[in-house]
Amino acid sequence: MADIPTFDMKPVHVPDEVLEKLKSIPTATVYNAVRYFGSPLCVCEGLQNYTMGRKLAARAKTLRFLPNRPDIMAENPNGPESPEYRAMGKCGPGDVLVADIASDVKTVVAGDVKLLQLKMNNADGVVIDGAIRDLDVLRDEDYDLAVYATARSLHGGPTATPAEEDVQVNIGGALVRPGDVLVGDDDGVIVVPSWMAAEVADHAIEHEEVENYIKTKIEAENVAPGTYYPPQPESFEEWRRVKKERGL
Ligand SMILES: O=C([O-])CC(=O)C(=O)O
Ligand SMILES: [Mg+2]
Repeated sequence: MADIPTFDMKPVHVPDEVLEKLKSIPTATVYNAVRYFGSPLCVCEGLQNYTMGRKLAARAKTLRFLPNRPDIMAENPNGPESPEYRAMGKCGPGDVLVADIASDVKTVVAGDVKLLQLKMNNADGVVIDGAIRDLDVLRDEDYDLAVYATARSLHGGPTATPAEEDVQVNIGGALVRPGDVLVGDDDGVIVVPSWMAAEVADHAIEHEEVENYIKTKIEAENVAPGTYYPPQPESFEEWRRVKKERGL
């Protein structure tokens, strides 16, 4: 663990270059790095990619629903100032709406009409611990959003109220704080704390390179993967040497 930096753990703005790095490798490799750096409860359990093949690495703008009750409904009337639209209004390129509805699937978080705001803002997508509807419309009308959710559903909004934006939320058992990075592919979606994102990206990219390097060795030498996997420090040293020799 000698190469784990000491983080001061304050939230930071994650730049687009780091998002691009995180998108360039499998999410499983990023997950290993986040776990290695000390945040193992980072998996948004139960969520899947409803836009198969589409990767995500974007900064979280958060929204929390709460169970309906007359007082909370009165405090959060529908309309452009509702927390859901305030949260979506903060999303632009490189951002993702992250909605916590406590896995309730009897209320959808949004469909094609509400999500028009994300489309108009060129946001990257939506991550929902709960249900979404109108996915066919999103596809047919080319919304160009990554969609990760627990379920598709027909339900409208009978059980929960969009009550708070820009707060910390629980998405499938993982903490998401505003500005954290949601990283996903068809394997699933994880949370990278903003303050470790840059280091996680570099660490995971080198890991992915070493894995690709040992795959070439396994095939060339016709040996069982266990010969080189999981990669040992010697493989990292060898890869760094090879990279230098090849001028990479
Ligand atoms: O009615 C809802 O809650 C969501 C919906 O269908 C839409 O945004 O199009
Ligand atoms: Mg609709």
